[in-house]
Amino acid sequence: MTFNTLRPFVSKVIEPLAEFFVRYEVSPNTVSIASLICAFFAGLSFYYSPGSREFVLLAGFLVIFNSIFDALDGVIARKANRATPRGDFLDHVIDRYSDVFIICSIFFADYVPWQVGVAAIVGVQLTSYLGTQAQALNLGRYYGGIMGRADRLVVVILAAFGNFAFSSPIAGFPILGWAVILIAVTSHITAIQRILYIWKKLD
Ligand SMILES: O=P(O)(O)OC[C@H](O)CO
Repeated sequence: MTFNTLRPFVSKVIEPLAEFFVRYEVSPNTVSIASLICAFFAGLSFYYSPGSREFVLLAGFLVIFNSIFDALDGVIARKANRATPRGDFLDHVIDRYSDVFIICSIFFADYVPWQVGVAAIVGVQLTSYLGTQAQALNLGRYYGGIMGRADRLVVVILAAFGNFAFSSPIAGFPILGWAVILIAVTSHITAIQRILYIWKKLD
């Protein structure tokens, strides 16, 4: 169910945007930092959203911008011939902090018990760690599994808009709480899928 299959469609939107940034000589690192700023403010918006419903909508849009900038930085770097190991490293570090801002703010805001939130953020970080661990073992960067970063961003965006439209709990939790529960379960499944992939490849 990975949203990576949507990449060809996404690149149709990203390519012209990237051309625009390249034309104005915006550096890929600036775009990476813009994605981090969006994630930080998305986190703040989620955190304050229980007191003011509009914040959840704002958070949803900020996560969309985080995703767009995250998709753009690599494309800009390639198009402008500015791809560097440092830029790639910065991109991954920023993605990890962005995940922390977005996921932690939702459970800090009590959409779901903190224990579930901790399970989710651990699963998310483990998933990404195993992707880079595959690379460290010379197997290439691995993005497989049912809940990679693109998937969880789509889940969070849909849940933010769903929660804005319908904020009452459903079977004990608001929609955003259910999103974190879903991510908690599926990110650990993804981590196991990646462990098995690496294990088999090392045979
Ligand atoms: O390994 P994932 O699926 O968490 O994705 C990682 C990002 O796309 C790159 O930092």
